[in-house]
Amino acid sequence: MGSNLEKKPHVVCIPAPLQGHINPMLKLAKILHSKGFLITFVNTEFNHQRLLRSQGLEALHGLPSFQFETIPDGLPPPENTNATQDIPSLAKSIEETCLGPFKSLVTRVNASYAPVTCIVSDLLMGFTLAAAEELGIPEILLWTSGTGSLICYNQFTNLLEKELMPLKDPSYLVNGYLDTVVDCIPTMPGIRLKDFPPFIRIIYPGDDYMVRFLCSQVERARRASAIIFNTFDALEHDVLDSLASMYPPCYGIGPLHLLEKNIADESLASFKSNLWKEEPECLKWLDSQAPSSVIYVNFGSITVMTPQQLVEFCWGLAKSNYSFLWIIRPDLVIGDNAMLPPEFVTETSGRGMLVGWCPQEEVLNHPSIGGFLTHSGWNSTLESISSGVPMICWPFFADQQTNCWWSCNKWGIAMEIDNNVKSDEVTKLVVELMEGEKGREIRKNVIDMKNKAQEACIAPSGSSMTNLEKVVQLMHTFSK
Ligand SMILES: O=c1ccn([C@@H]2O[C@H](COP(=O)(O)OP(=O)(O)O[C@H]3O[C@H](CO)[C@@H](O)[C@H](O)[C@H]3O)[C@@H](O)[C@H]2O)c(=O)[nH]1
Repeated sequence: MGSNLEKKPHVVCIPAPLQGHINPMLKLAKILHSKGFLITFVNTEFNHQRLLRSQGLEALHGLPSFQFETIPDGLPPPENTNATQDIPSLAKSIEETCLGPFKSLVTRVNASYAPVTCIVSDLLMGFTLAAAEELGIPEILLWTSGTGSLICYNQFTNLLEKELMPLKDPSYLVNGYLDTVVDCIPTMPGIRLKDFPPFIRIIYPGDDYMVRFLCSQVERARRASAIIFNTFDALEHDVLDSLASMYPPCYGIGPLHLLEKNIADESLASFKSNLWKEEPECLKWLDSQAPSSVIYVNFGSITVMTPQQLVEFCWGLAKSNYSFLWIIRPDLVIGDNAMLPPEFVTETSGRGMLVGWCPQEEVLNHPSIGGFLTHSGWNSTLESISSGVPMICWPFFADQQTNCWWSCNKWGIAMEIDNNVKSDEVTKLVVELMEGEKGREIRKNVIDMKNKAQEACIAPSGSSMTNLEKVVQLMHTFSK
């Protein structure tokens, strides 16, 4: 390597090996690169291969100042190589097998590329803290969700100690018990048990692996030098303040996809992170639609549904009479490939566009999009806010219930669909969102929020820009 590069501080970035985690970490890595850091970006071998298939060689060939590396995830090769891996198995395997390969990798790039001055790791990859401590390298964590969900994970032990969980038997899932308001959660008065990440709805002993995994991750996070959040102060400053008393310094430097747009250097533009091949023709179809007339439906990279739920969504959309763009991932429906009712396809032909994966940021920014039916993944929530698009939420798992609660109850930018989805309710909410009084109110709120997100990312004084500078300064102190 040229001596100029060797003098630069060198950051190793490692996301959790999931779409919704790789996206924000890659954006953060590009932003740090634009601030003068050398980057080593670490994917799992499995995702590296998927990226090569979906994006081509260009996406990962790297630059002298930005290189891609891999470690194994420890799992046997799956049957379906184009689908999200089973989350509990992945979490367990990472926890049990990745420390050794990660330490060897950092040691190798430290010697062969440039001295590593900082590790930036996903908070869910807590094993990296042990590597950082052993190698004497400071570590900063990235939390890829909203601050509220971190508070909720942090309160899991409290819920168990108060004996609000585990559930006494499966009937507690449906007998109204989950509507119990939990009044001891900082900054979240009124939150109900059903708004917590559902991992905590333990019924049988032995169901608690994810709870133990998450409790240990949030506990270990205290050992980091700082925590970066993909959020902005105007959205979540109260929770960020409350986290500051429990954790190392917390910085909201989002939305990262807006900050990424400030990067002038085009050389990183070909580095992409979509694990599925995008179908950009849907943008052309959107061009042919009237402004704010289309419902966009996308449940992210992990949500799955039953064939019956698929049918309820189909008829709900059909009966609304609105045009829709629906992204149906090949692995969205449990069991065989998604089978759409042929009558639904006939009934909606000309006003329904179905594709397998899309360039979501561009879709949400398209003027024809009038609303977003989402699973409330954090990236989707932030991308929708940044485009001023109001939402209907059908949360599936993890932080999504909490994100949905914030969107509907605190920010007033969304409406929730019952988990036991019925087509009539889908129709009612779509019509309300597109033309009703409540729809107008949440559209106004989300546009206000969009303006605040943009202000946060304006240089030099937007809150996220200021926080980014603080993180960059902190990282520079590591290399002295
Ligand atoms: O057709 C698609 C679908 C998705 N995306 C992108 O993929 C990401 C999806 O992320 P997210 O909306 O957060 O959903 P998940 O893929 O489900 O993300 C996981 O990771 C998130 C961040 O921690 C969590 O909030 C979610 O609950 C968790 O499921 C976003 O950036 C989207 O723009 C596309 O580009 N095209």
